[in-house]
Amino acid sequence: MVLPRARGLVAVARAAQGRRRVDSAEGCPSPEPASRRAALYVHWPYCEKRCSYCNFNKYVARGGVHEAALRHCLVTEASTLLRLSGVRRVESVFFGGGTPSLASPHTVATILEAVAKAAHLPVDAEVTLEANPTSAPGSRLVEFGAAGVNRLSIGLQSLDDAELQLLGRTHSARDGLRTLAAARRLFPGRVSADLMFGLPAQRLGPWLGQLRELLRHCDDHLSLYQLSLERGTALFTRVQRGAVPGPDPELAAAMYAEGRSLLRAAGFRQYEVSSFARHGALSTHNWTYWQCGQYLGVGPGAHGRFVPQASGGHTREARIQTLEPDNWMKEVMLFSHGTRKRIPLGELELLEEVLVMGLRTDVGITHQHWQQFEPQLTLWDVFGASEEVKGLQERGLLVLDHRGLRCSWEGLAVLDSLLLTLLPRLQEVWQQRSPRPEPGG
Ligand SMILES: C[S@@+](CC[C@H](N)C(=O)[O-])C[C@H]1O[C@@H](n2cnc3c(N)ncnc32)[C@H](O)[C@@H]1O
Ligand SMILES: C[S@@+](CC[C@H](N)C(=O)[O-])C[C@H]1O[C@@H](n2cnc3c(N)ncnc32)[C@H](O)[C@@H]1O
Ligand code: SF4
Repeated sequence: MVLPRARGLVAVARAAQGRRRVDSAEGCPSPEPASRRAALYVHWPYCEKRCSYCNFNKYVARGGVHEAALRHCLVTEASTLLRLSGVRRVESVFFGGGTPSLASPHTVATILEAVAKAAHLPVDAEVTLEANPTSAPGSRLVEFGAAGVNRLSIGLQSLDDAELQLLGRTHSARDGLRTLAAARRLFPGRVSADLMFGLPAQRLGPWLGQLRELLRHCDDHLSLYQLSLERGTALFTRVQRGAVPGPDPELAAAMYAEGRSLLRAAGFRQYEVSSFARHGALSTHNWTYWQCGQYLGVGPGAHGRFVPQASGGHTREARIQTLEPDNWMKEVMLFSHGTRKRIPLGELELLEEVLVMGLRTDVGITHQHWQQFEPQLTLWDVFGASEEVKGLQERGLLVLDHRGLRCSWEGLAVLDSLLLTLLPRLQEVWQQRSPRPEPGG
Protein backbone atom coordinates (compact mmCIF):
# COMPACT_ATOMS: atom_id res chain seq x y z
CA MET A 1 0.00 0.00 0.00
CA VAL A 2 1.24 3.49 -0.82
CA LEU A 3 1.00 5.92 2.07
CA PRO A 4 -0.45 9.36 1.30
CA ARG A 5 2.29 11.82 0.36
CA ALA A 6 2.30 13.98 3.49
CA ARG A 7 2.36 11.07 5.90
CA GLY A 8 5.18 9.35 4.07
CA LEU A 9 7.26 12.51 4.07
CA VAL A 10 6.72 13.27 7.75
CA ALA A 11 7.86 9.74 8.53
CA VAL A 12 10.97 10.25 6.41
CA ALA A 13 11.85 13.55 8.05
CA ARG A 14 11.26 12.24 11.58
CA ALA A 15 13.31 9.14 10.97
CA ALA A 16 16.15 11.21 9.56
CA GLN A 17 16.13 13.64 12.47
CA GLY A 18 15.87 10.97 15.10
CA ARG A 19 18.74 9.08 13.64
CA ARG A 20 21.37 11.68 12.92
CA ARG A 21 23.37 14.05 15.02
CA VAL A 22 22.33 17.67 14.54
CA ASP A 23 25.18 20.06 13.69
CA SER A 24 24.82 22.46 16.61
CA ALA A 25 22.14 24.12 18.72
CA GLU A 26 21.27 26.48 15.83
CA GLY A 27 21.66 23.72 13.29
CA CYS A 28 24.56 25.63 11.66
CA PRO A 29 27.09 23.43 9.98
CA SER A 30 30.63 23.50 11.35
CA PRO A 31 32.60 22.90 8.15
CA GLU A 32 35.37 20.35 8.31
CA PRO A 33 38.45 20.73 6.07
CA ALA A 34 38.23 18.81 2.77
CA SER A 35 40.56 16.13 4.14
CA ARG A 36 37.99 15.33 6.84
CA ARG A 37 35.01 15.15 4.50
CA ALA A 38 33.90 12.38 2.15
CA ALA A 39 31.02 10.87 0.26
CA LEU A 40 30.27 7.23 1.03
CA TYR A 41 29.25 4.57 -1.50
CA VAL A 42 27.71 1.25 -0.41
CA HIS A 43 27.58 -1.64 -2.90
CA TRP A 44 24.76 -4.19 -2.74
CA PRO A 45 26.08 -6.97 -5.00
CA TYR A 46 22.96 -9.01 -5.70
CA CYS A 47 20.35 -8.94 -8.47
CA GLU A 48 17.27 -11.01 -9.14
CA LYS A 49 18.54 -11.87 -12.63
CA ARG A 50 21.43 -10.84 -14.86
CA CYS A 51 20.51 -8.23 -17.46
CA SER A 52 21.87 -9.12 -20.89
CA TYR A 53 24.11 -6.03 -21.18
CA CYS A 54 25.45 -5.53 -17.66
CA ASN A 55 29.03 -6.16 -16.56
CA PHE A 56 28.87 -4.37 -13.22
CA ASN A 57 29.89 -6.34 -10.14
CA LYS A 58 26.68 -8.25 -9.47
CA TYR A 59 25.66 -11.81 -8.58
CA VAL A 60 22.50 -13.87 -8.50
CA ALA A 61 22.45 -15.69 -5.15
CA ARG A 62 21.24 -19.19 -5.94
CA GLY A 63 20.69 -20.24 -2.34
CA GLY A 64 19.36 -16.85 -1.19
CA VAL A 65 21.26 -13.95 0.38
CA HIS A 66 22.57 -14.23 3.96
CA GLU A 67 21.44 -10.73 4.66
CA ALA A 68 22.27 -10.58 8.38
CA ALA A 69 25.88 -11.56 7.67
CA LEU A 70 26.15 -9.17 4.74
CA ARG A 71 24.67 -6.34 6.82
CA HIS A 72 27.12 -7.02 9.63
CA CYS A 73 30.04 -6.91 7.16
CA LEU A 74 28.85 -3.71 5.46
CA VAL A 75 28.56 -2.02 8.87
CA THR A 76 31.97 -3.30 9.96
CA GLU A 77 33.68 -2.14 6.77
CA ALA A 78 32.00 1.27 6.79
CA SER A 79 33.16 1.85 10.37
CA THR A 80 36.70 0.66 9.56
CA LEU A 81 37.09 2.86 6.48
CA LEU A 82 35.72 5.87 8.33
CA ARG A 83 38.29 5.31 11.07
CA LEU A 84 41.19 4.71 8.64
CA SER A 85 40.37 7.78 6.58
CA GLY A 86 39.93 10.05 9.59
CA VAL A 87 36.78 11.38 7.87
CA ARG A 88 34.58 13.22 10.33
CA ARG A 89 31.78 14.38 8.07
CA VAL A 90 29.94 12.23 5.51
CA GLU A 91 28.30 14.51 2.99
CA SER A 92 26.30 11.95 1.01
CA VAL A 93 25.59 8.24 0.94
CA PHE A 94 24.79 6.26 -2.23
CA PHE A 95 23.43 2.71 -2.15
CA GLY A 96 24.26 1.28 -5.57
CA GLY A 97 24.69 -2.13 -7.06
CA GLY A 98 23.62 -4.65 -8.13
CA THR A 99 20.10 -4.02 -6.96
CA PRO A 100 20.13 -2.33 -3.55
CA SER A 101 16.33 -2.06 -3.57
CA LEU A 102 16.42 -5.84 -2.90
CA ALA A 103 18.09 -5.18 0.47
CA SER A 104 15.76 -4.84 3.42
CA PRO A 105 15.06 -1.29 4.63
CA HIS A 106 16.36 -2.51 8.02
CA THR A 107 19.78 -3.10 6.43
CA VAL A 108 19.81 0.38 4.92
CA ALA A 109 18.78 1.92 8.27
CA THR A 110 21.43 -0.06 10.18
CA ILE A 111 24.21 1.06 7.83
CA LEU A 112 23.11 4.70 8.07
CA GLU A 113 22.99 4.46 11.85
CA ALA A 114 26.53 3.06 11.92
CA VAL A 115 27.77 5.87 9.66
CA ALA A 116 26.08 8.46 11.86
CA LYS A 117 27.74 6.91 14.91
CA ALA A 118 31.22 6.95 13.42
CA ALA A 119 31.02 10.38 11.74
CA HIS A 120 28.78 13.36 11.42
CA LEU A 121 26.01 12.73 8.87
CA PRO A 122 24.13 16.01 8.41
CA VAL A 123 20.34 15.85 8.57
CA ASP A 124 20.10 17.09 4.99
CA ALA A 125 22.83 14.88 3.51
CA GLU A 126 21.80 13.31 0.19
CA VAL A 127 21.07 9.59 0.70
CA THR A 128 20.37 7.86 -2.63
CA LEU A 129 19.11 4.36 -3.25
CA GLU A 130 19.01 2.77 -6.70
CA ALA A 131 15.68 1.09 -7.20
CA ASN A 132 14.70 -1.31 -9.98
CA PRO A 133 11.13 -0.98 -11.20
CA THR A 134 8.67 -3.55 -9.87
CA SER A 135 4.96 -4.12 -10.25
CA ALA A 136 4.31 -3.17 -6.59
CA PRO A 137 6.76 -0.43 -5.65
CA GLY A 138 4.87 1.60 -3.01
CA SER A 139 5.25 0.13 0.45
CA ARG A 140 8.94 -0.76 0.14
CA LEU A 141 9.78 2.74 -0.99
CA VAL A 142 7.97 4.13 2.06
CA GLU A 143 10.08 1.89 4.26
CA PHE A 144 13.29 2.99 2.55
CA GLY A 145 12.24 6.58 3.21
CA ALA A 146 11.71 5.78 6.88
CA ALA A 147 15.17 4.16 6.92
CA GLY A 148 16.75 7.49 5.89
CA VAL A 149 16.83 7.39 2.09
CA ASN A 150 15.88 10.77 0.61
CA ARG A 151 16.71 10.35 -3.10
CA LEU A 152 15.84 7.54 -5.50
CA SER A 153 17.48 6.60 -8.78
CA ILE A 154 15.12 4.44 -10.82
CA GLY A 155 16.61 2.09 -13.40
CA LEU A 156 13.98 2.57 -16.06
CA GLN A 157 16.35 1.88 -19.01
CA SER A 158 13.61 1.94 -21.67
CA LEU A 159 9.91 2.56 -22.13
CA ASP A 160 9.59 -0.07 -24.84
CA ASP A 161 8.66 -3.60 -23.77
CA ALA A 162 10.51 -5.26 -26.67
CA GLU A 163 13.69 -3.37 -25.74
CA LEU A 164 13.26 -4.25 -22.07
CA GLN A 165 13.02 -7.88 -23.08
CA LEU A 166 16.17 -7.62 -25.20
CA LEU A 167 17.92 -6.08 -22.19
CA GLY A 168 16.76 -8.98 -20.00
CA ARG A 169 14.97 -6.70 -17.55
CA THR A 170 12.43 -8.15 -15.13
CA HIS A 171 9.95 -5.28 -15.51
CA SER A 172 7.66 -3.81 -18.15
CA ALA A 173 7.49 -0.18 -19.29
CA ARG A 174 4.27 0.13 -17.27
CA ASP A 175 6.04 -1.11 -14.11
CA GLY A 176 8.74 1.49 -14.78
CA LEU A 177 6.26 4.36 -15.00
CA ARG A 178 4.37 3.10 -11.93
CA THR A 179 7.56 2.91 -9.91
CA LEU A 180 8.50 6.41 -11.06
CA ALA A 181 5.08 7.74 -10.02
CA ALA A 182 5.25 6.07 -6.60
CA ALA A 183 8.79 7.40 -6.09
CA ARG A 184 7.73 10.94 -6.99
CA ARG A 185 4.82 10.84 -4.55
CA LEU A 186 7.18 9.89 -1.75
CA PHE A 187 10.33 11.84 -2.68
CA PRO A 188 9.10 14.84 -4.68
CA GLY A 189 11.94 16.67 -6.45
CA ARG A 190 14.43 13.95 -5.50
CA VAL A 191 13.87 11.19 -8.04
CA SER A 192 16.14 10.38 -10.95
CA ALA A 193 15.56 7.97 -13.83
CA ASP A 194 18.14 6.23 -16.03
CA LEU A 195 17.30 5.85 -19.72
CA MET A 196 19.58 3.99 -22.14
CA PHE A 197 20.15 4.72 -25.81
CA GLY A 198 22.13 3.23 -28.68
CA LEU A 199 20.54 -0.23 -28.27
CA PRO A 200 20.64 -2.75 -31.10
CA ALA A 201 18.00 -1.98 -33.73
CA GLN A 202 16.90 1.15 -31.87
CA ARG A 203 15.85 4.04 -34.14
CA LEU A 204 16.12 7.76 -33.53
CA GLY A 205 12.46 8.76 -33.87
CA PRO A 206 10.97 6.12 -31.56
CA TRP A 207 13.70 6.69 -28.98
CA LEU A 208 12.98 10.42 -28.95
CA GLY A 209 9.33 9.43 -28.53
CA GLN A 210 10.33 7.51 -25.36
CA LEU A 211 12.24 10.51 -24.07
CA ARG A 212 9.23 12.78 -24.71
CA GLU A 213 7.01 10.34 -22.87
CA LEU A 214 9.48 10.22 -20.01
CA LEU A 215 9.38 14.03 -19.86
CA ARG A 216 5.66 13.79 -19.18
CA HIS A 217 6.28 11.52 -16.18
CA CYS A 218 9.69 12.32 -14.78
CA ASP A 219 10.84 14.33 -11.81
CA ASP A 220 13.78 16.77 -11.82
CA HIS A 221 16.71 14.46 -12.66
CA LEU A 222 17.47 12.21 -15.62
CA SER A 223 20.54 10.25 -16.72
CA LEU A 224 21.04 9.19 -20.33
CA TYR A 225 23.44 6.27 -20.77
CA GLN A 226 24.72 5.07 -24.10
CA LEU A 227 24.83 1.27 -24.22
CA SER A 228 28.36 0.04 -23.94
CA LEU A 229 28.50 -3.45 -25.43
CA GLU A 230 30.62 -5.35 -22.92
CA ARG A 231 32.59 -8.51 -23.66
CA GLY A 232 31.31 -11.42 -21.56
CA THR A 233 27.70 -10.28 -21.51
CA ALA A 234 24.86 -12.23 -23.14
CA LEU A 235 24.12 -9.31 -25.43
CA PHE A 236 27.71 -9.21 -26.66
CA THR A 237 27.48 -12.89 -27.59
CA ARG A 238 24.18 -12.38 -29.40
CA VAL A 239 25.64 -9.50 -31.41
CA GLN A 240 28.75 -11.55 -32.22
CA ARG A 241 26.62 -14.43 -33.45
CA GLY A 242 24.65 -12.03 -35.64
CA ALA A 243 21.40 -12.72 -33.77
CA VAL A 244 20.91 -8.98 -33.19
CA PRO A 245 22.57 -6.04 -34.97
CA GLY A 246 25.49 -4.33 -33.24
CA PRO A 247 24.91 -0.82 -31.90
CA ASP A 248 25.54 1.94 -34.46
CA PRO A 249 27.88 4.60 -32.97
CA GLU A 250 26.83 7.33 -35.41
CA LEU A 251 23.18 6.76 -34.68
CA ALA A 252 23.96 6.77 -30.94
CA ALA A 253 25.74 10.13 -31.35
CA ALA A 254 22.66 11.51 -33.13
CA MET A 255 20.42 10.23 -30.30
CA TYR A 256 22.65 11.89 -27.73
CA ALA A 257 22.68 15.18 -29.66
CA GLU A 258 18.90 15.24 -30.12
CA GLY A 259 18.21 13.97 -26.61
CA ARG A 260 20.30 16.61 -24.87
CA SER A 261 18.73 19.37 -27.00
CA LEU A 262 15.26 18.11 -26.12
CA LEU A 263 16.11 18.11 -22.42
CA ARG A 264 17.61 21.58 -22.65
CA ALA A 265 14.43 22.87 -24.28
CA ALA A 266 12.46 21.26 -21.42
CA GLY A 267 14.41 23.31 -18.87
CA PHE A 268 16.99 20.72 -17.81
CA ARG A 269 20.59 21.76 -17.20
CA GLN A 270 23.09 19.26 -18.54
CA TYR A 271 25.45 19.48 -15.61
CA GLU A 272 27.49 16.43 -16.64
CA VAL A 273 28.01 14.32 -19.77
CA SER A 274 25.16 11.92 -18.84
CA SER A 275 23.29 13.88 -16.15
CA PHE A 276 20.47 16.39 -16.45
CA ALA A 277 18.70 18.31 -13.70
CA ARG A 278 16.15 21.07 -13.32
CA HIS A 279 15.19 23.13 -10.28
CA GLY A 280 18.70 22.62 -8.91
CA ALA A 281 18.24 18.85 -8.39
CA LEU A 282 21.91 17.98 -9.07
CA SER A 283 23.22 14.85 -7.38
CA THR A 284 25.71 15.96 -4.75
CA HIS A 285 27.16 12.46 -4.40
CA ASN A 286 28.07 12.15 -8.06
CA TRP A 287 29.26 15.76 -8.04
CA THR A 288 31.85 14.75 -5.43
CA TYR A 289 33.22 12.16 -7.89
CA TRP A 290 33.52 14.74 -10.68
CA GLN A 291 35.15 17.27 -8.35
CA CYS A 292 37.65 14.64 -7.18
CA GLY A 293 36.46 14.92 -3.62
CA GLN A 294 37.20 12.08 -1.23
CA TYR A 295 34.88 9.07 -1.19
CA LEU A 296 34.83 5.80 0.67
CA GLY A 297 33.70 2.62 -1.10
CA VAL A 298 32.04 -0.01 1.09
CA GLY A 299 30.98 -3.48 -0.07
CA PRO A 300 32.15 -5.99 -2.69
CA GLY A 301 33.92 -4.30 -5.59
CA ALA A 302 33.30 -0.77 -4.29
CA HIS A 303 35.80 1.91 -5.27
CA GLY A 304 37.12 4.63 -2.99
CA ARG A 305 39.55 7.54 -3.14
CA PHE A 306 40.88 8.91 0.13
CA VAL A 307 43.93 9.69 2.23
CA PRO A 308 44.32 7.09 5.01
CA GLN A 309 45.04 9.66 7.69
CA ALA A 310 44.77 7.36 10.68
CA SER A 311 47.83 5.39 9.55
CA GLY A 312 49.80 8.61 9.03
CA GLY A 313 49.19 8.67 5.26
CA HIS A 314 49.47 11.90 3.25
CA THR A 315 48.85 10.47 -0.20
CA ARG A 316 45.45 9.87 -1.72
CA GLU A 317 44.86 6.23 -2.56
CA ALA A 318 42.56 4.57 -5.07
CA ARG A 319 41.07 1.60 -3.25
CA ILE A 320 39.11 -1.34 -4.58
CA GLN A 321 37.33 -3.83 -2.36
CA THR A 322 37.35 -7.57 -3.10
CA LEU A 323 34.85 -8.35 -5.84
CA GLU A 324 33.27 -11.66 -4.93
CA PRO A 325 30.80 -11.29 -2.03
CA ASP A 326 31.70 -14.49 -0.10
CA ASN A 327 35.43 -13.79 -0.31
CA TRP A 328 34.83 -10.16 0.60
CA MET A 329 32.82 -11.24 3.67
CA LYS A 330 35.58 -13.62 4.80
CA GLU A 331 38.11 -10.81 4.58
CA VAL A 332 35.88 -8.40 6.47
CA MET A 333 35.44 -11.02 9.23
CA LEU A 334 39.22 -11.47 9.44
CA PHE A 335 40.53 -7.91 8.94
CA SER A 336 37.47 -5.66 9.44
CA HIS A 337 37.69 -4.58 5.81
CA GLY A 338 37.92 -6.25 2.42
CA THR A 339 40.25 -3.85 0.63
CA ARG A 340 41.90 -5.83 -2.17
CA LYS A 341 43.90 -3.09 -3.89
CA ARG A 342 45.48 0.14 -2.65
CA ILE A 343 47.05 2.27 -5.33
CA PRO A 344 48.76 5.47 -4.16
CA LEU A 345 47.99 8.24 -6.63
CA GLY A 346 50.97 10.28 -7.77
CA GLU A 347 50.65 14.05 -8.15
CA LEU A 348 50.36 13.85 -11.93
CA GLU A 349 47.82 11.02 -11.78
CA LEU A 350 45.67 13.05 -9.43
CA LEU A 351 45.85 16.07 -11.75
CA GLU A 352 44.87 13.86 -14.69
CA GLU A 353 41.81 12.79 -12.71
CA VAL A 354 40.98 16.39 -11.85
CA LEU A 355 41.12 17.19 -15.58
CA VAL A 356 39.20 14.16 -16.86
CA MET A 357 36.50 14.25 -14.20
CA GLY A 358 36.13 18.04 -14.01
CA LEU A 359 35.67 18.45 -17.76
CA ARG A 360 32.70 16.07 -17.61
CA THR A 361 30.76 18.85 -15.87
CA ASP A 362 29.37 22.03 -17.38
CA VAL A 363 31.29 24.12 -14.84
CA GLY A 364 34.54 22.44 -15.82
CA ILE A 365 37.60 23.19 -13.70
CA THR A 366 37.69 26.59 -12.05
CA HIS A 367 41.05 28.21 -11.28
CA GLN A 368 40.32 27.91 -7.54
CA HIS A 369 39.49 24.22 -7.88
CA TRP A 370 42.68 23.50 -9.86
CA GLN A 371 44.76 25.42 -7.33
CA GLN A 372 43.57 23.18 -4.51
CA PHE A 373 45.26 20.27 -6.25
CA GLU A 374 48.16 22.12 -7.93
CA PRO A 375 49.21 25.39 -6.29
CA GLN A 376 52.25 26.01 -8.52
CA LEU A 377 51.23 25.41 -12.13
CA THR A 378 48.11 27.33 -13.11
CA LEU A 379 45.66 26.27 -15.81
CA TRP A 380 47.12 29.13 -17.90
CA ASP A 381 50.63 27.70 -17.39
CA VAL A 382 49.52 24.28 -18.58
CA PHE A 383 47.14 25.08 -21.41
CA GLY A 384 47.47 28.83 -22.17
CA ALA A 385 50.34 28.65 -24.67
CA SER A 386 49.37 25.45 -26.49
CA GLU A 387 48.56 25.95 -30.17
CA GLU A 388 46.43 22.80 -30.16
CA VAL A 389 44.39 24.05 -27.22
CA LYS A 390 43.97 27.40 -29.00
CA GLY A 391 42.73 25.42 -32.03
CA LEU A 392 40.06 23.71 -29.86
CA GLN A 393 39.02 27.12 -28.56
CA GLU A 394 38.80 28.56 -32.07
CA ARG A 395 36.63 25.62 -33.12
CA GLY A 396 34.29 26.53 -30.24
CA LEU A 397 34.81 23.25 -28.36
CA LEU A 398 36.76 24.45 -25.32
CA VAL A 399 36.86 27.60 -23.17
CA LEU A 400 39.83 28.84 -21.13
CA ASP A 401 39.06 32.16 -19.44
CA HIS A 402 39.02 33.99 -16.10
CA ARG A 403 36.68 31.29 -14.68
CA GLY A 404 38.76 28.29 -15.68
CA LEU A 405 38.78 25.51 -18.27
CA ARG A 406 35.55 23.95 -19.53
CA CYS A 407 33.88 22.38 -22.53
CA SER A 408 31.42 24.36 -24.58
CA TRP A 409 27.99 22.83 -25.25
CA GLU A 410 29.39 21.36 -28.47
CA GLY A 411 32.63 20.28 -26.78
CA LEU A 412 30.88 18.28 -24.04
CA ALA A 413 29.55 15.90 -26.71
CA VAL A 414 33.09 15.12 -27.93
CA LEU A 415 34.96 15.24 -24.62
CA ASP A 416 36.92 12.05 -25.29
CA SER A 417 38.49 13.56 -28.40
CA LEU A 418 39.39 16.78 -26.51
CA LEU A 419 41.18 14.74 -23.86
CA LEU A 420 43.42 13.29 -26.56
CA THR A 421 44.92 16.79 -26.80
CA LEU A 422 44.61 17.94 -23.18
CA LEU A 423 46.07 14.94 -21.34
CA PRO A 424 49.35 14.78 -23.31
CA ARG A 425 49.70 18.55 -22.88
CA LEU A 426 49.35 18.23 -19.11
CA GLN A 427 51.90 15.38 -19.07
CA GLU A 428 54.36 17.37 -21.18
CA VAL A 429 54.17 20.54 -19.07
CA TRP A 430 54.37 18.48 -15.88
CA GLN A 431 57.58 16.82 -17.02
CA GLN A 432 59.15 20.17 -17.93
CA ARG A 433 58.22 21.97 -14.70
CA SER A 434 61.02 23.13 -12.41
CA PRO A 435 61.91 20.57 -9.75
CA ARG A 436 60.18 20.99 -6.41
CA PRO A 437 62.04 21.19 -3.12
CA GLU A 438 62.26 17.87 -1.27
CA PRO A 439 59.72 17.70 1.57
CA GLY A 440 61.44 18.95 4.73
CA GLY A 441 64.55 19.87 2.76
C1 LIG B 1 24.78 -0.88 -12.59
S1 LIG B 1 23.13 -0.32 -12.72
C2 LIG B 1 22.57 -0.49 -11.08
C3 LIG B 1 21.14 -0.03 -10.90
C4 LIG B 1 20.03 -1.05 -11.03
N1 LIG B 1 20.44 -2.37 -10.73
C5 LIG B 1 19.40 -1.04 -12.40
O1 LIG B 1 19.75 -1.90 -13.20
O2 LIG B 1 18.56 -0.20 -12.64
C6 LIG B 1 23.29 1.45 -12.88
C7 LIG B 1 23.00 1.97 -14.26
O3 LIG B 1 24.09 1.67 -15.12
C8 LIG B 1 23.63 1.66 -16.45
N2 LIG B 1 24.29 0.56 -17.17
C9 LIG B 1 24.52 -0.69 -16.76
N3 LIG B 1 25.16 -1.41 -17.71
C10 LIG B 1 25.36 -0.58 -18.75
C11 LIG B 1 25.96 -0.72 -20.05
N4 LIG B 1 26.50 -1.86 -20.46
N5 LIG B 1 25.98 0.36 -20.86
C12 LIG B 1 25.45 1.53 -20.45
N6 LIG B 1 24.86 1.72 -19.25
C13 LIG B 1 24.81 0.69 -18.41
C14 LIG B 1 22.11 1.46 -16.41
O4 LIG B 1 21.45 2.57 -16.99
C15 LIG B 1 21.81 1.37 -14.94
O5 LIG B 1 20.65 2.07 -14.59
C1 LIG C 1 25.81 4.37 -13.31
S1 LIG C 1 25.57 5.26 -11.86
C2 LIG C 1 23.89 5.81 -11.93
C3 LIG C 1 23.69 7.07 -11.14
C4 LIG C 1 22.31 7.65 -11.28
N1 LIG C 1 22.02 7.98 -12.64
C5 LIG C 1 22.12 8.89 -10.38
O1 LIG C 1 21.87 9.96 -10.86
O2 LIG C 1 22.23 8.74 -9.18
C6 LIG C 1 25.52 4.24 -10.51
C7 LIG C 1 26.29 2.95 -10.57
O3 LIG C 1 27.67 3.23 -10.64
C8 LIG C 1 28.38 2.29 -9.85
N2 LIG C 1 29.13 3.04 -8.81
C9 LIG C 1 28.93 4.32 -8.41
N3 LIG C 1 29.84 4.66 -7.47
C10 LIG C 1 30.62 3.59 -7.25
C11 LIG C 1 31.75 3.31 -6.41
N4 LIG C 1 32.24 4.22 -5.56
N5 LIG C 1 32.28 2.07 -6.46
C12 LIG C 1 31.80 1.12 -7.30
N6 LIG C 1 30.76 1.33 -8.13
C13 LIG C 1 30.17 2.54 -8.11
C14 LIG C 1 27.37 1.34 -9.24
O4 LIG C 1 27.28 0.16 -9.99
C15 LIG C 1 26.10 2.11 -9.33
O5 LIG C 1 25.01 1.25 -9.46
S1 SF4 D 1 21.66 -3.56 -14.85
FE1 SF4 D 1 21.14 -3.48 -12.69
S2 SF4 D 1 19.62 -5.13 -12.39
FE2 SF4 D 1 20.60 -5.52 -14.32
S3 SF4 D 1 22.23 -6.99 -13.82
FE3 SF4 D 1 23.13 -4.92 -13.84
S4 SF4 D 1 23.03 -4.24 -11.73
FE4 SF4 D 1 21.63 -6.00 -11.94
